[in-house]
Amino acid sequence: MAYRITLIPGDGIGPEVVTATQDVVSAAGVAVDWEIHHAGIEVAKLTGSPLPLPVIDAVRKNRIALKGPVTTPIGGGFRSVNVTLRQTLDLYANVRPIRSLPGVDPRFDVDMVIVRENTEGLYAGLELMILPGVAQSIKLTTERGSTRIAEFAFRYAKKHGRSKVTIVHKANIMKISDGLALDCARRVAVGHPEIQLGEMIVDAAAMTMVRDPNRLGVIVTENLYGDILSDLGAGLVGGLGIVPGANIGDDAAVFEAVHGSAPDIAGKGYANPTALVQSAVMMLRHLGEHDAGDRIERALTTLYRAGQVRTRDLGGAASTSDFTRALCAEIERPRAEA
Ligand SMILES: NC(=O)c1ccc[n+]([C@@H]2O[C@H](COP(=O)([O-])OP(=O)(O)OC[C@H]3O[C@@H](n4cnc5c(N)ncnc54)[C@H](O)[C@@H]3O)[C@@H](O)[C@H]2O)c1
Ligand SMILES: CC(C)[C@H](C(=O)O)[C@@H](O)C(=O)O
Repeated sequence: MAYRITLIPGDGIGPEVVTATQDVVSAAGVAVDWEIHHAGIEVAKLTGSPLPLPVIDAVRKNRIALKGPVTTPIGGGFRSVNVTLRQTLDLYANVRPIRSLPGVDPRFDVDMVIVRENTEGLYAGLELMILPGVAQSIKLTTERGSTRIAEFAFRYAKKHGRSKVTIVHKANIMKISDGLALDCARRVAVGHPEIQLGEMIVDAAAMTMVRDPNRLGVIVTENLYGDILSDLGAGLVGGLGIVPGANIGDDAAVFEAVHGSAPDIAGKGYANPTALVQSAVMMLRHLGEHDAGDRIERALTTLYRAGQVRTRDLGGAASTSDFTRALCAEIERPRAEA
């Protein structure tokens, strides 16, 4: 029976990498009935909302979605579709594995994970101009939010055979808000004595990610630090075309790449679909489709190791569709040869 999965193509390069990813999932032999819903600026022009209720309802109903990036206006305009979706559906854990692919940027050999709190912090949307010329953003940190994200990170580490969790914070300066998050994470750590515990201030964590990333294991951190560190991580492993992500809650999960809509290359046909393909691998494993996930991952590794088919972000000349065709052929090869 086919899985029913909500598909949000997004905008910019979104539809390009989404189509590629659908092809890859199909090449891996997983039947999906994609329920397509649109969100973003074009939808706002038509309906008055960039994230109409039927989109949220569809994710709630199917409990699983694959999402392309959605452009967020800067300094004004509508509230981010991404943040609204994460908060409305309480997708509190944003999981971003940062892993090197063979032959891509040999300066680093990275295998670490960022678990980012996805609903609170400075993303709470509590901003105001308190006086002309004086703006205030409130960082919201709760005991509940800090405890559940730490619990998620420790359980994730155990489930994925990772031996260390590092709590990343700035409790030397934000003594109350980050102090609360740190206390909660320390309390959670006591219940997981088999996992080694690390603590690091966020600026030092940024430096450590560049010098010795694997030392950090699984980072657990608040929303904005996780946002910034995951792009830093992408920089270590070849760029935003590579790194996948999952937004996970108790009732639904939305899988999307770390990257945005990349307006500078949108419509040109050479976006790298690897990040969304790897997000789909996370999605397939979430669904229990481990064989299909493993086959896609093995094919990606083979393709990258061979090094002949690379998109432009990685110095190659392959278009999105060249890359996707080669990846699908590699996924299907073992079956054809068997
Ligand atoms: N999850 C999301 O929907 C999401 C995530 C991040 C940013 N955004 C939004 O996307 C818009 C553009 O943001 P930005 O330009 O800061 O970041 P971006 O990630 O879109 O692009 C940054 C750089 O990385 C490159 N890049 C990104 N993805 C790539 C890919 N798959 N293949 C090849 N190159 C790739 C782009 O060409 C660009 O040079 C903004 O409106 C931002 O809010 C959305
Ligand atoms: C687009 C934006 C709202 C988003 C964020 O800040 O969380 C993005 O940077 C991300 O990391 O998914």
